[in-house]
Parts: sequence; C-alpha cells; structure tokens
Amino acid sequence: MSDCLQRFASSLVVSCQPVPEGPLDHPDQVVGFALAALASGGRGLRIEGIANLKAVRAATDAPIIGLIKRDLDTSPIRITPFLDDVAALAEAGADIIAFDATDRVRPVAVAELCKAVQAHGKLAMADISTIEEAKAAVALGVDVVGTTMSGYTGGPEPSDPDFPLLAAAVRLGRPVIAEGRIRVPEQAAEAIRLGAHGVVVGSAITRPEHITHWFADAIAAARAASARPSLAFDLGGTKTLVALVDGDRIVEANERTTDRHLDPDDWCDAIAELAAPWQSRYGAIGGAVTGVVHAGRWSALNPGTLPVSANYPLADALERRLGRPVVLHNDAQAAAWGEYRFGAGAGRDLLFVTVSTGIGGGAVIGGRLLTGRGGVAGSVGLTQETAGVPLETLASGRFLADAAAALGHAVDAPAVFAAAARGEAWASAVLDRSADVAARLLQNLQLLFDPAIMVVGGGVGLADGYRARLEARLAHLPPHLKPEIRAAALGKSAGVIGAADLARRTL
Ligand SMILES: CC(=O)N[C@H](C=O)[C@@H](O)[C@H](O)[C@H](O)COP(=O)(O)O
Repeated sequence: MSDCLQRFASSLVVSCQPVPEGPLDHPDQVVGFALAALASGGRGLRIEGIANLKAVRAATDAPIIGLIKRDLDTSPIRITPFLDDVAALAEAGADIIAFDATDRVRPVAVAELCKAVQAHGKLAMADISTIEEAKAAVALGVDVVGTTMSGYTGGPEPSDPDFPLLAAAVRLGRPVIAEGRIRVPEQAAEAIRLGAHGVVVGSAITRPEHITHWFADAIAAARAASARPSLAFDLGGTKTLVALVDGDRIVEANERTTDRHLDPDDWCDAIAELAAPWQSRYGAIGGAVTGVVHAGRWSALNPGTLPVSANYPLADALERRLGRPVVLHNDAQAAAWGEYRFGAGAGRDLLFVTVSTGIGGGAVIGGRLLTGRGGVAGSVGLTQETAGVPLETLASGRFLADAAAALGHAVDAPAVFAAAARGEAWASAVLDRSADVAARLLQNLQLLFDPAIMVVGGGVGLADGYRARLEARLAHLPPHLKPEIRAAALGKSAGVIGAADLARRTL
C-alpha cells in the first residue's frame, strides 16, 4: 500500500467543502477548517476546487484527496468529470484524485480518468454508488474506492450511511473509504469495524449551515409537537377511552363501552365520534389497542379480549376518519412508555406488567420501548406457563373469578380481594395461587432484562395486598436478582398518556 494511504489508515479524513457561495466559501476558511481538523485527530483531508487545494497544500503536507465539482448540462457527473480537471488537481498538489465512477452518462470514461490520475503519479479514488460500480473500478485498477456517491444518483436522499455497500466493497480486497452521511462518531467507528481503510466526514464537521439546520429542525419539530395537545385513545375489550393529552395531563376525556359484538370499522367510528368535539385542538394522534399492531395493521393476541380479525388495516381506517396519520401501539406497550416517561419509572429502565382481566406488559430498555419484530414484545401474559397454557390463565383477574367459581363462589376478582380481606381462607388461597405465578414471571423477567424497576399495574396488580404477596414470594432472592417492584402511577390513563407521547415523538 502506498505511503500516502498508509498515513490515514484506520483514521479520520476531514472533507473541508464549504456550502457553495456561503459565508465560509473562501480558501482562507477552508485552510482554517483543514488545520483545525489536522490539529484534532484528522489524518487526511478532502478538498474541492483548485484555489482551495493550492491554499491548503501551502499550509500542510498532510495527505489530500482533491476533486473538482462541476454542474454539467449534458451529464449528471459532478466530481472531476474531465481529464483537464485531473491535470489541474495533480498540478495543485493533490495526493489522491477522486472522480465520480458511477455508471451514468459521462463526458470521459472511468478507465481514462483512472489512467490519467495514475499517469500523473497520483492515486485514483473511485467515488461509487453500487457494488457493481465498485467491482468495475477495481477491475480498472483504481487505488482506492469511496462509497461517496451512494444515495446521490436518484431518488430521495437516505439519512444513514450505506454500510451494506461498505461491507460488500471491503470484500473486493482494495482499500475502501467510507464516505457520505457519517454524522456521529459511533457511525465512524462502525465504518472502521466494517473494514473501511479510512472514514471521510464532511458536513458534520465543516458545514455549520447543515449542522445548524439539523438542530433547528429537530427543535422546531419538538416545539410544534408540544405546542398543542395530542389526541390519544385506548381501545380495550371493555371500554374505549379517547382523550386530549398535554404531556402527562389529560385535558379532556370521553369514554364509551366497547361493544364487542361490533367490528373494527364500528370501533374506529366510535373513536372518531368521541374525538369529534376537539377537531382543531390537537396535533399528533396516538393510539393504544389491545392486541398486536405492526406496520399499521391490527390483529388479536387474545380474541377473548376483542375478536379482531388478523391484519385489520387500523392505521388507514383511522387516518380516513381523523384526517391525519395515527401512531399505534399495543396498549400495554403504550402504558409501559407512559410509566417510563411520567409515572413510576421516572426515566429508569423498566418492565411494566399489568395484571388485570388478562396480563400484558411492555419493556423500556435503554430509553427505547421494545416493540419487537412483529409488535408482540412484552406480551408476558401469553408466555407459556406449561405447554399450551398461557400464563395469564393462571394468574389474571379472569383466573381469580374462575378459580373462585370452581370453589363454589360465583364472584368477580374484586370480590375475591374483599373476601380475602374479611379473612376467608378460600379467597386468600386463590390470591396466593395467582401471586405464585405472577411472582415467578417477575423473577424470570428480571433475569431476562434486568431492569432497574418492575412496575406492576392493573386492577389485580394494584389491589390491596397483591403487591405484598409478590414481595413475600421474592424476598428470599439475593439483591441482584430481586425485582424492585413499584406500583404503576398513572392508573387507567397510562395507555393514552404513553400513546400521546409516542405520537408526539414521531412528528
Ligand atoms: C455526493 C457528493 O457530492 N459528495 C461530496 C464529495 O466530495 C461532498 O459534498 C460530501 O460533503 C462528502 O462526500 C462528505 O460527505 P458528508 O458531507 O455527508 O459527510
């Protein structure tokens, strides 16, 4: 490998290309950027234009990738399209000359550009956009390949670097420079881990106009999202709650019994009717539903709760009625997020387990709500206690009523708690059976995720004495394995508060 390439092996190369015609578009400023970069860990430079290149060459002997950008009427090729450009760059002191090597209409063939660069005693860098172009360039004998052009040959500009292309190009055996949309240090490090010979970073270091826009746009989006309340709904098996939500505050709410005998179209109509009075008062729209939502489609997890047919297009159905996109989540996932942001979690990693008519859950780990591949992450009630027996059938509110009935007491879950409080042994025994199963679940979840806290909610989970039963069963565990149980703080509002916040974040 040439000495020049060796000098920035596994290192940062800083592209110092001001925004054309911007206030920093002057050779003095380019030299300033270049020297600042070299003084701070940059090992090479990428410089556009002859005047800039000459000025920088006079200021440093660091390796320079030179290029000339042109806007041609007859070709989309912008980077070093002509042989004269190659000669001028060689003359001005570039060590490496970069040229567009994409497979598009061009004034000069890639082979000729490559030959000319090397004839001037310089290294040829092929800026490519596909693996086929990389292969063709390597076959022509270029010295180094850059992923520079990926994402810039048509279609919308992606937001991430093209790491799959980098990884594939590295396998061709020629040095590859990762370039294009590397915005944060972690991406630069990942490029090196993928085998890049060097990493070119431009905009994120030397285009303050772009960087300022990134910040200003993100702030503007957050401002717009928090300027108005969100509309959120929680569609469950027994009730449909629709609310205007401002942060963690329910401004107004409307509720209706969910008619299980109707179908999803009717449930969507109900949501739209309940939201109608607030039409112009909300920004984002978020929804929490029982069952699983993935890519805007809704399916039942437990048809006993609400008999939704598989893959109902819920996002479309609601957007048609509400006139705006709706961000959807499973209800327990949304509640987990609500508790994480505004409730018992207070920003700590948590597992949320709601023991109610059924059992649901959600996980927020590392500040992210886990939704999973298909949307079912956190559905702890459906984990199998023994083959074919979902855990919730042995611990939920439904279980309490069934177990009571089997003992000759035709009562609901609250009545089981009341009987236990009166000292009736049969009721305590039923609660103990549920708590045995739920405590085992919490112990397993601690081992799987090791969250900071375990938030327990739901009518059963929050009923008098239930948490104490769980604590008693976990008391023997050593501190590092023992779940830190907290009572859910948002109650029945957790779903709408979480759904509203999740929607606000996607604006
Ligand atoms: C596509 C194209 O014309 N890229 C140019 C190539 O020299 C420059 O405008 C980029 O700034 C450079 O590639 C570095 O990329 P980023 O600024 O994303 O770090």
